[in-house]
Amino acid sequence: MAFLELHQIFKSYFLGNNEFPVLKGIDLTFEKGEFVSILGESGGGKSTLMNIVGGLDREFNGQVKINGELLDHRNEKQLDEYRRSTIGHIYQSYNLIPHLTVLDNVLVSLDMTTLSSTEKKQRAQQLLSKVGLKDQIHKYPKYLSGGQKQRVAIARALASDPQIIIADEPTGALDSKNTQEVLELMDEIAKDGKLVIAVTHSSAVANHGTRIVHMADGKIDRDERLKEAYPIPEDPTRIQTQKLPAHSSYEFSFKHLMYNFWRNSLIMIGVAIGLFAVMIFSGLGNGVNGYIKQQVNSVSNPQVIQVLRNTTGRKMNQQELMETFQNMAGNPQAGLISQHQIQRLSKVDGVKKVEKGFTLPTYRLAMEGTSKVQSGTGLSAWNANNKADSIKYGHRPGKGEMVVGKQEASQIMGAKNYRKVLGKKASLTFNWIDQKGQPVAINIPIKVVGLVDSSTTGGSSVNYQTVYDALKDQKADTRPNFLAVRVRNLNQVSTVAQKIDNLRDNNKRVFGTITVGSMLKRINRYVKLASDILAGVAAISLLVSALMIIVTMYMSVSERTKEIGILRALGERKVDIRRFFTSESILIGLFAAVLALVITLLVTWGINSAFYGLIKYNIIQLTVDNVIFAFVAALIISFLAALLPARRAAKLNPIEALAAE
Ligand SMILES: Nc1ncnc2c1ncn2[C@@H]1O[C@H](COP(=O)(O)OP(=O)(O)OP(=O)(O)O)[C@@H](O)[C@H]1O
Repeated sequence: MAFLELHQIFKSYFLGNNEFPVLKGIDLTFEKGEFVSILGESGGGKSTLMNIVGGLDREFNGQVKINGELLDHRNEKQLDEYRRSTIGHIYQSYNLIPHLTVLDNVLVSLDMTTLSSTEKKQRAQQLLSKVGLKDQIHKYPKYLSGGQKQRVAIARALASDPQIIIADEPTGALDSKNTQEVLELMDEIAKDGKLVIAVTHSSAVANHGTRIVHMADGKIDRDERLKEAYPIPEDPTRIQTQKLPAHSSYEFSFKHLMYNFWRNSLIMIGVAIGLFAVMIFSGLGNGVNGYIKQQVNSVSNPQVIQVLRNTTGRKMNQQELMETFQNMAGNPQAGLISQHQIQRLSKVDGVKKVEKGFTLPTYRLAMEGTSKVQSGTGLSAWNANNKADSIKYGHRPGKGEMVVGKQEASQIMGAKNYRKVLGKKASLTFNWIDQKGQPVAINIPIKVVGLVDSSTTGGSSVNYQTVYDALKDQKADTRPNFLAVRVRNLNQVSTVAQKIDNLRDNNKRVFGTITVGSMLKRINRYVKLASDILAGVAAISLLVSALMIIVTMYMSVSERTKEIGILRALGERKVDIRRFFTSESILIGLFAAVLALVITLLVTWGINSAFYGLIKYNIIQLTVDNVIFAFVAALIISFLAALLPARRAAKLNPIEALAAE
């Protein structure tokens, strides 16, 4: 039984329906220790035969047997395994992988063995020393001469200790000195007990071997033994091969990524910009929401519900209520609240205290000692909802006192002297109604005791009791038109507000409520809308990034077609090839995400420090969720973007891929 047997090998190529037979029944047997040269006219089918022997071609008729065992050439997995463990290839054009060093080129084959990583490295170094390249192991192939490249290729072909070495015109591109050296190396391989099959046109090569097989018209027409096959030495322990481990794929992709660092870094920057936009906009959205909440909470008490008369009887939305509140300045009587209604309200579960209040209509403030008269709207009684910290200068209004907004103070005293309004006396006048609904002018002597930062509050406030007493003295209706309801527990606020909203008289709702929460909800809806739109813009840029990755990966597949062929010939599976591309893309996504995070942190720091002085708040608030989202998005996008190109790479026919320029 011969080591390698070919029985009745037939192979045709088809162009449309036309059949072109190339191999017309080849029968050959080979033994270990032989150095066989295949000669024949150009186009005679030598390479076609070698592709069959080398496990690259699955479309033929006939049998290939190794050690008497039939090779199932329809079974892709078995062929992958056969190429990995049994075949080593040497090509005319060397076919080294350009982005790997000499050492790594040899290690690519060793990656599919069960040796430890130190053993792999040792073996690669040993083989490279044997072919005389000890000092070149860290060079890239482009810096080697033709002869040196071919010697690296020989070292790689021997790396996983295959029993058959197929050499297709191994000296075709070499000068006579290098040809001689390569032939001697091949001779040694045969002496080591391997089967060397060399396709050649050169009689020098052919005469160097132990046997010449000549092909003509798709058949063997001469089989000449020049000398005895070399004796097979005691078989040393064979190296075991295995499928390429996943981590080797990742390392390989990483090396390719680094080799093309500048090109890849441009893509990374592109993707990073998209991710940066996503993160910074989300952070800004959080910050603006937080800032508004802080601002609203600093002037309004979140545990207080503002209650107004529901003038429509039906459920009023927040917008309508705010409008009612603002209209109250023109017609305060419309919203007067009776004692009976207040009592009903006090009985609502969770209500701790009901404080009466007034929102005054248009008023006039005549400053004592000057002819200055200030008109305004929206003056209300100081109540539980007002926070003491909103007063920037002075104190909250006691009896006969009021606080004014900074803006109003500037109008009265001039922008530079607004603080001088403190301590000034004035006469406050406005129109109200009496018990019979007739208009009555109210006049209250008042002293300004505080200044409120009006950019963050409704503005001026007056002491409740003072207004009440004045209304009573001047025989006006003393019913309040506004209530501040303090709730027992902060977390009950919205339930209590709902209950108040639901109080009815003759099936008509009596009250409308405004809470800090509901106000914030409304504002935050707009902020969210704005930040969603920005995030949408960012998502578009991410989409562009994904397209960029797809295009680059497709280009990469075209550029690396030959490399894919080389790797398949070494025994790598389709899944390994696919993994190279997806993992490279994922690495790009991951690096882009890290880069985006660094940029985002820097920009966040810059913007926050720039604005902190102004608003005393970090306006960009990046959360861990935002960062996780960006990373997950980067990984998913880069993985999806690589899927199609990776699939295409994996599907390439290894023979055609090897033939690519
Ligand atoms: N994929 C293919 N499709 C169609 N025809 C092909 C294909 N590959 C090879 N052929 C044809 O098959 C024949 C044998 O080609 P092959 O490359 O095996 O010859 P060869 O003996 O190795 O030639 P050379 O010595 O010039 O390398 C040629 O006529 C070639 O044109």
